[in-house]
Amino acid sequence: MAIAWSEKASSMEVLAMPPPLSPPVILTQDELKKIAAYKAVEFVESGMILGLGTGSTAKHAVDRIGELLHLGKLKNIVGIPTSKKTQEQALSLGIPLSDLDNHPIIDLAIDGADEVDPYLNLVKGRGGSLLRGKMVEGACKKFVCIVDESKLVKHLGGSGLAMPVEVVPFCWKFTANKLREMFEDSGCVAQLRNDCKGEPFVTDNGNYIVDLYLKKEMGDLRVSSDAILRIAGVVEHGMFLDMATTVIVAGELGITTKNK
Ligand SMILES: O=C(CO)[C@H](O)[C@H](O)COP(=O)(O)O
Repeated sequence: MAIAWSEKASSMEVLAMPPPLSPPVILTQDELKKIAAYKAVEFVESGMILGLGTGSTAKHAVDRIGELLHLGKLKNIVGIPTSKKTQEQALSLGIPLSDLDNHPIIDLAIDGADEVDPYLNLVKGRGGSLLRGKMVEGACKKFVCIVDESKLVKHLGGSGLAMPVEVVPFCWKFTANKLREMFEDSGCVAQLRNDCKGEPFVTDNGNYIVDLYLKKEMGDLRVSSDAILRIAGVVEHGMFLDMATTVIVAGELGITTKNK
């Protein structure tokens, strides 16, 4: 049920409670993603340097930014894309683009997530993009994460789905084994991600992804994060700890905003 994970809210607000409709309108997951995305774009102001996220939720935000630019309601935006796919989308919409080398400080990033815990920690990267997102969102003054309510979990890994780790292709089995051994007590399975042809999935950075499946909580997230990053062969992992400044959740009951 909607928005039940508020126990750690420092500030929380139900922003848009749709009026009761008869008969009730059931929104699809994609419609909820779009609602969250449009709400986030309300934070965008002319002249901002913007981190542009990746995935089906962030895509709606990028579309909306493009639309507002064309309508003249936003001006002088510079986008910093978090993937090649988003770069292509933004270019097709005429959004001016740059990169972190030229804009090391970003005003605002808008991006989706695969999981959100009550402390606003995230899992990202199930769509295959995590390293660039972590670099861009790490350089932001404000990071607004946009999700539908299915992404809310009590603890990271709680959905039972993958915890992605980007690794160098060189001896990836060695790295995957180290990862599996590290989380052996949590019943960890470490699996190389394949593409639709059954070949190893290759990230925008030329790396592979090892997906970790955990049967139990991984314990202290900071400790786990540091330990993963110490394994030679690991490039980055999909835990975004303490990075989101706001999470916008669209659910059956409306939109909820949670701030750090
Ligand atoms: O991390 C990501 C890309 O790798 C996405 O933000 C995450 O997978 C959420 O995707 P979606 O909005 O399609 O549910």
